[in-house]
Formats: sequence, C-alpha cells, structure tokens
Amino acid sequence: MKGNVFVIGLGLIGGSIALAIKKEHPEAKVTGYDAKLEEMKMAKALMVVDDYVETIQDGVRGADLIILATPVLVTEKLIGQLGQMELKENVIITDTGSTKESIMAKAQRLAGNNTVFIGGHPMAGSHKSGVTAASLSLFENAFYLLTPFHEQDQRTEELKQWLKGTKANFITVSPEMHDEMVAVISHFPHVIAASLVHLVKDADAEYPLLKRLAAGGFRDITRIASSSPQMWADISCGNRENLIRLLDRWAKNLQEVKKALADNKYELLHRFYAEAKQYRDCLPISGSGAIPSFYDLFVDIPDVPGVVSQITNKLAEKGISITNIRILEAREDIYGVLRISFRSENDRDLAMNLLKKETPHEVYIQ
Ligand SMILES: NC(=O)C1=CN([C@@H]2O[C@H](COP(=O)(O)OP(=O)(O)OC[C@H]3O[C@@H](n4cnc5c(N)ncnc54)[C@H](O)[C@@H]3O)[C@@H](O)[C@H]2O)C=CC1
Ligand SMILES: O=C(O)C(=O)Cc1ccc(O)cc1
Repeated sequence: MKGNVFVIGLGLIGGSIALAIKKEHPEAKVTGYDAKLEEMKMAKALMVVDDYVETIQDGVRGADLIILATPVLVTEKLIGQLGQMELKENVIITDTGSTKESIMAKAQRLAGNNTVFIGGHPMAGSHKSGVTAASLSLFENAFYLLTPFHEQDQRTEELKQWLKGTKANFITVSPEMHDEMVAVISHFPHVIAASLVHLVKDADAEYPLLKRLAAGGFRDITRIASSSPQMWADISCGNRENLIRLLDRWAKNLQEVKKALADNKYELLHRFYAEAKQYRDCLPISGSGAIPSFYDLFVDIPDVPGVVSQITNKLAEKGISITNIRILEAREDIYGVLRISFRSENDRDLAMNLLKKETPHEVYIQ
C-alpha cells in the first residue's frame, strides 16, 4: 500500500508496528513522533521510521493512517487533541492500548468528519520498553484484537491490510468483552506479580539470604513485575472496575485457602492444588496467548570457561537470535544447565538441531 503512516509513541509496540508496516509496504512513508527526542533519534537511526517530526500537528497533516502507541491514559488525552486538529480526509486512526472501553468512549467524539477510529490491541509484547526492544517478529501468530465501532466495516479491512506485516491473527471483539477478558489473563496477573514481589521485599530486611533464594523460580514467576510502571499504572486505572471485581473474587478465594489451613483440611488443600493443575495442564501450549510464551531450550554444559560463548557463537553464525540466556545451576560437582530463550518456536527448533549436530552437549526442550 502507498500512503503516509504516522506513529505516535516510538516504544516497543509503536516501533514493532512501524517495522512491520515498512517491511510489508515499502512504498509507504512511515513518520514517527515521541515525547522523548532521544527515542525519535534512535528510531530513525535503527530505521524503524523513515523520519520523525517535532510536533504531532506536523505528523497528522497528510497522514492516511495514524497509530497511537502510547500509555493508555496518554492515548486518551491524545485522542482529545487529535479531535482539535485538522486531519486528512478519510484518515484511519488506531491505537495499541491494552484497555479499550475508555479509549473507545473518548474516540466516539473523533468519529465522523470522514475520520474513522478503530481500537486495536496486539496481544504480544514483553516486559521490556523502548524502541531498542522493537522487533519485526513481535506479533507473529499473536492475537491482535480490534474494536471497530461498526463490525464488517470496510475500513477495518483496510487497517488489517496496513497491519498485514505483523503476521498477527485479527479478531474483532466489543470493548467491554475485551476489557473483561484481558483483566483476567493479563492485567490481574500483573497486579499479583507486583504484589508477590512486594511480599518478598518486605521480608528482605529480616532474611538477608532471601534475595539469593528468590533468584530462580520466584524470579521466573514474577517476570512481568519488571514491566514499565507507567504503562501498568495507566492500564490499572483504565481497567479499574474489572480489577476491583477480580480482587474481590481473589480475596474470597484466598479466604477459603486460609480457612482450609486454619482447620487443617488436607483434602481441601489437595483439591485446591489438583483442580488448578488440571485446568492449567489443559491450556494450549503452542500459539501466543495474551502473555506470550517463551520458547526455551535447555543445554547441559560442563562448568568450564568459554563453553557459553562457544554455544552463542554457533547460534550467531547461523543468524539465530536469542532473547534471553541464563545458567540455571552451576556448581562444581554437577553440570550447569543453560536456558536459552528464543522469540519463536521455529528459532528454537533450528537452534536445537544445530546444537545437537555441532556440539557434544545434551540439548532438550523441558
Ligand atoms: N509492552 C507490551 O508488552 C504491550 C503494550 N501494549 C500497549 O501499547 C502501548 C505502548 O506500550 P509500549 O510500546 O510497550 O511502551 P513503551 O514505553 O515502550 O513506549 C511508549 C512510548 O510512548 C512515548 N510517550 C509517552 N507519552 C507520550 C506523549 N504524550 N506523546 C508522545 N509519545 C509519548 C514514550 O516516550 C515511549 O517512547 C501501551 O498503551 C500499552 O498498554 C500493548 C500490547 C503489549
Ligand atoms: O509478557 C509480558 O510481559 C506481557 O504481559 C506482555 C503484554 C503486555 C501488555 C499487553 O497488553 C499484552 C501483552
């Protein structure tokens, strides 16, 4: 497609969408704006955008597609500002915010005047922020929820064409249903992850060893607590009512656990864990959910210097990128286990075959 695309907010999500549009539509011009000048300069240097502008006004002039990829409360304010600006006739405006009800309510005022607003939420990402974390393949196979004002709108099809390079699966839902669902599987888990970290932080002074003990499994299950505080404070305010309802349900659930403990009811506790395990074990393993999966590979390595770089060099030589690497166990008397994370299942499989063929180590998926 040809035309002018204007991305406001050149962070992880805005940057990744800009990359996908540039790849799929080389004839389009992608311009960016960010409140931080360094972020705009970096986006241009990394060729995430063709150019940047120093005011939003400059960017919207002539734009055929405007993408708002800012924290949700900022997005709500920017929608108000766009309403005061002169926009190109037939422009499509979309956003990437993790909440939809309040954004769509604000956007109602934008509709008309040959302007269409289509809410959007790419359900993939990470706890990292900023344009340097942006990636072309971030949304591959992920769900991309759309909340248009009118279903079957031809402009929605046009937006999907613009976003085709994300290789995401588009699904249309109502803003209300969107916010209820993501509250359960994404927003509420972030509240709990942060709360768990607070619990350990509060006990930290009493037990100096705690931090070191928390380095393994605890660190893994609370990974999402390392996300951007502004982004999550915005999301929490934007989805307050659903979160309050879930907190009440969670509190009731915990009261039941507390009672089972107080009454020493082994059977109830066993059922509590068994039912959770049964449901969790039924969740699909493949495909991207709202909180993306990690494609991990495990390599048993001897605890000798140079072995890790040998492995990463082999992957780099074949152009296989890794997103994370960690030694899970390293003691003198046993082998260390190297956990390498990849962005996609395909990358992980390529890496597994390569390392099995070209190294003497045991390589496996857990
Ligand atoms: N991080 C994630 O995993 C996902 C985030 N989202 C949503 O996408 C949006 C963007 O998130 P990220 O890219 O992760 O955040 P980010 O922090 O990486 O990027 C946001 C960018 O917006 C800029 N910004 C803030 N206020 C601004 C303003 N007034 N004008 C222009 N730029 C401004 C910031 O400087 C920053 O560069 C958020 O609404 C978030 O809820 C959606 C899906 C996944
Ligand atoms: O894995 C993580 O850190 C996430 O939680 C990613 C994420 C963050 C926000 C969204 O609206 C959707 C996905």
